[in-house]
Amino acid sequence: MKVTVFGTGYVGLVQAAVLAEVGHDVVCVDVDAGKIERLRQGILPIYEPGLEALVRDNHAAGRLHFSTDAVEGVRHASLQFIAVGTPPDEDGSADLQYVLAVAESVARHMDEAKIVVDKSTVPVGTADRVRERILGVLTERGRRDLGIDVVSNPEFLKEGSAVADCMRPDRIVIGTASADSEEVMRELYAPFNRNHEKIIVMDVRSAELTKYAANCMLATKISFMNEIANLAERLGADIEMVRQGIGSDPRIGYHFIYAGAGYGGSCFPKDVQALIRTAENIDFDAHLLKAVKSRNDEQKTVLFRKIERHFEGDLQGRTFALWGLSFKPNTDDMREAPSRALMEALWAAGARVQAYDPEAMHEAQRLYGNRDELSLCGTKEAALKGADALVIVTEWQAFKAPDFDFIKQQLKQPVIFDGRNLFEPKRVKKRDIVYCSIGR
Ligand SMILES: NC(=O)c1ccc[n+]([C@@H]2O[C@H](COP(=O)([O-])OP(=O)(O)OC[C@H]3O[C@@H](n4cnc5c(N)ncnc54)[C@H](O)[C@@H]3O)[C@@H](O)[C@H]2O)c1
Ligand SMILES: O=c1ccn([C@@H]2O[C@H](COP(=O)(O)OP(=O)(O)O[C@H]3O[C@H](CO)[C@@H](O)[C@H](O)[C@H]3O)[C@@H](O)[C@H]2O)c(=O)[nH]1
Repeated sequence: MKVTVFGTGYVGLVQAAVLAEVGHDVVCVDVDAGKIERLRQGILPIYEPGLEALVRDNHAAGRLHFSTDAVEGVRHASLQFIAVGTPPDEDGSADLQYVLAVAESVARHMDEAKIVVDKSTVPVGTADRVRERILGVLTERGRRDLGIDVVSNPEFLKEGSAVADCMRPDRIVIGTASADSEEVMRELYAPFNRNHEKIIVMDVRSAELTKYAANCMLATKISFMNEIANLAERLGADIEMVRQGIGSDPRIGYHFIYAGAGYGGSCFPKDVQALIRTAENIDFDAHLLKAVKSRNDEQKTVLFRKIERHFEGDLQGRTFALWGLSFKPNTDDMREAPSRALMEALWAAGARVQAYDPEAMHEAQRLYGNRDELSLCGTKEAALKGADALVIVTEWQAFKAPDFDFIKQQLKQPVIFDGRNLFEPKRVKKRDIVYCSIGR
């Protein structure tokens, strides 16, 4: 089938590549000309395991095309995917300007019926707004005769495993009232729906809300565990034991109950905030979601407060080795990363940071390249040299079994602050290293 995808970010590019891989003919449109030119040369804007080969092979096979030309994109297919960003507006609600700009382009250039599929994460009611915008332009053009349907098809991929998540989705949510659109979407996703039925068809508003509900539920689990971790460390209990103790109940489960330095990334913080805003707009006080957010805002300061306490408030002129800059492993994304809140707090207190991350060094350079208080180091070992302590913020595999004796040798003081509970406390303490982790 022919498909056009607007937006070549984490969602658009991965979805387009995966659709091309199963044989669909996909055109990707982006307003960022540099990105499109690099994609044509096989240079990817993001790091995502497996994506480079998928893009290169499908581009070479002629199933995946890149363009800045909206006209070409609109003409290419009757299925038009919107996968552009929906960043937080000043008041925290989702900014729909990019989504509506795509709607406008489709309406300006269409000359046959279209199904517009909203894959971006958007507030309930957005499909109606997209439809209204398109109908407005069609009216101006005197083309109200052209058929239009707006489908909601939220994306649930996780960064770091985006290709695998799209290749083997655990569900495909389709929001539509149109039997024809449903059939087209079923045909599109049939290659991903062979093992068992994964397609869940519902009304558009429920589909839009499903996306926010999923992210808010996951964020709630994390904030809940962080709250219990705070209690555990004040009560002399160990959150890791508590986690195992509750995870063994299948009604709770082991997933997404790791306490840590707080959740980051481009989705949870913005989507929890956006749903709080949606609630406010209809005069509903979303107490629980507000608590989830404020627990997380506080959790992002926990590592800094532990460091401050250990050094009795004297951080001026000290140097900290920092392992992990990305908001989670297997990505170079630093949006809302707990590492950023920590570095900024350390700098404000007069400290320096020597940081290492397996993938996010370019991103850190882009964000903080002008800061003298930051040295970006080529290896995790180099980051340790002469530092007052080691701080671990991201749970990369490469950090999980370090040479503790080497760490001790390199640091001025044998202290590790671990925001992801990577080690068994007694193993670290056995080496006479002070070990401060979360909730233990
Ligand atoms: N990143 C994730 O893990 C993830 C997962 C599920 C859902 N989502 C949601 O999907 C949406 C996209 O997220 P993302 O992380 O891929 O965003 P992104 O910022 O990585 O990419 C968005 C892309 O859209 C392009 N764009 C903007 N306006 C455009 C236009 N008018 N025409 C064509 N291209 C345009 C931008 O140049 C950019 O390349 C968001 O709503 C997000 O919440 C993201
Ligand atoms: O037990 C846990 C699990 C995760 N995290 C943190 O939570 C954040 C988000 O992690 P994750 O959900 O794995 O990353 P995302 O790529 O942001 O994916 C989320 O956001 C996407 C965008 O909406 C959705 O599509 C995904 O389903 C949803 O998991 C990261 O900072 C993690 O360190 C924890 O602190 N404890």
